[in-house]
Amino acid sequence: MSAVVFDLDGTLVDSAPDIQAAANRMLEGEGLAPLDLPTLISFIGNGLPKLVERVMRTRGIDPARHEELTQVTLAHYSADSSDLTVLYPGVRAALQALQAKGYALGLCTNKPEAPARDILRALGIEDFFAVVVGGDTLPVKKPDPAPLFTAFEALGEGARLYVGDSEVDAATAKAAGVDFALFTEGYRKGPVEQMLHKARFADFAELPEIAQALLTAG
Ligand SMILES: O=C(O)COP(=O)(O)O
Ligand SMILES: [Mg+2]
Repeated sequence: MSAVVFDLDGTLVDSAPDIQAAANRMLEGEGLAPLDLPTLISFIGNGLPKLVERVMRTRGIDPARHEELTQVTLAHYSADSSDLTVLYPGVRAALQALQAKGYALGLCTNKPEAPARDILRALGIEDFFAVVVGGDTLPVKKPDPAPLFTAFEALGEGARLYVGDSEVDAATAKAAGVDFALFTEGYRKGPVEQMLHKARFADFAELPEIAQALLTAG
């Protein structure tokens, strides 16, 4: 069975406003000024602990408090992970079309697994995914290829495609030796030309055909 694995933040869901809210609640607790959305988005991609580290550096907080403030931010985020989070247009229809083509679907995100599952459930797409690998599921995160391997291994033998939005995702696919399709409307940091990808799309309506072409190309 061929398999398609998806990234979450900036790929299936626009989740940055809830991540921003959690980070800003943490900052508010420290008596510090909030961060704007573009700044916060520039911190997404390497998991929540790294995001908190970047927030702390920006606001001059003692790095020795990283562990504590990561837990504080995660608690705020876990309490409210999907209030402001939405699916990108066409995501549900694309997942349905891929499933109808007989592809197994999985998720591989650097977001911690529990809030990732909460978001899938809240947005009603949990049942599409036979496997969910989060940023804390294994001891390593993307761009280490191990989380992506774990997701594909759970989906069985067959052609493989990873779909994501970021430089981290492109690097992970390269390290895993898996074809990569780039969603161009997420949280990437640089121009698409500087990211290794087999195909790219701005509209999820395009994805089923792109996936079929790549998965059957061998
Ligand atoms: O949590 C992050 O930093 C990024 O999450 P993603 O891997 O789903 O894009
Ligand atoms: Mg992403």
